[in-house]
Amino acid sequence: MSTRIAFLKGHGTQNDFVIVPDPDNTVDLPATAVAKLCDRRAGIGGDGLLHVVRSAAHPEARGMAEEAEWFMDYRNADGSIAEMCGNGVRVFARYLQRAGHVEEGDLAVATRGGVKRVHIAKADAHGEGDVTVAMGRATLPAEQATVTVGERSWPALNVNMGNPHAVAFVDDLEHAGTLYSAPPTTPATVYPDGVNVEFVVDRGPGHVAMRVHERGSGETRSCGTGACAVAVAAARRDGADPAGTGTPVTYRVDLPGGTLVITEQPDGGIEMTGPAVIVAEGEIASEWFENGIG
Ligand SMILES: N[C@@H](CCC[C@H](N)C(=O)O)C(=O)O
Repeated sequence: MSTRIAFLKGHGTQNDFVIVPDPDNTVDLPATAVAKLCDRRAGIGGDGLLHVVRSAAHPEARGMAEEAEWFMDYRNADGSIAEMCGNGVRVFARYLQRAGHVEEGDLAVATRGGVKRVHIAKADAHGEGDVTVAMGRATLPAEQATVTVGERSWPALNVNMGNPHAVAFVDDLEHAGTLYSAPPTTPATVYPDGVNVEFVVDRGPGHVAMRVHERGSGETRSCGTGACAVAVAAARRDGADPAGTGTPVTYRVDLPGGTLVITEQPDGGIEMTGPAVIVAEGEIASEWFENGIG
């Protein structure tokens, strides 16, 4: 018998996702299936996949079920698993709202990086509203790396937002090159599980622009955790210390796909605000899905 698998397509600042609603965790999604769905020519296409599962139904999220009903089982485009996806959480929340599982306002989402508090703003006259996520605190591991593109190298700040980031301040975003492949970071021991690499330029006070090469997805048009890492790196470089002054520090981060606003609170908590859009929904043909790569 042919079963159909429901999917949606969404994006947050053009970081795009295939969304697979699966409350009871019955859809088998090995890495090969995820890569097939995220393929932009032979599949639906996306930088990643959001598997929407009730926390109680997923072995990795059962412990969070009392705090957060829904678990974002996030996968990169190559099928690999990542701890956290900032744009993904906003799109995940938008999906839950659109599907009637939650209302505008506050909710909690379970992720591999812990429970995230999310606020869905009231929609404006055009039916649009931003989503804000309390992303937690950044950690800055002591070991630093160097990022290289062609003849150029930069020291990179090691920032962990649940997932690893190497943030390099450059003179020109063009210096990042094509980003068709991951820019090498050395020594290799700093990021044993791979890394997301951000290239950053200044645009003005409290305002930066970036490009990113994401682990498991390649160059994307936005990365929420990357924007948070960049804001933290810029604040440290600029000597802005919310903990010391008791004043929140905000950076506007421009990405190829849009703008995110990142605020670091005096307690170290980082808040990310940006759009989240559902663009399509449909059904996956089960013959295609089940018949291997093709
Ligand atoms: N695009 C995401 C980050 C997704 C995970 C990343 N590729 C990794 O492997 O850590 C975001 O918006 O944060």
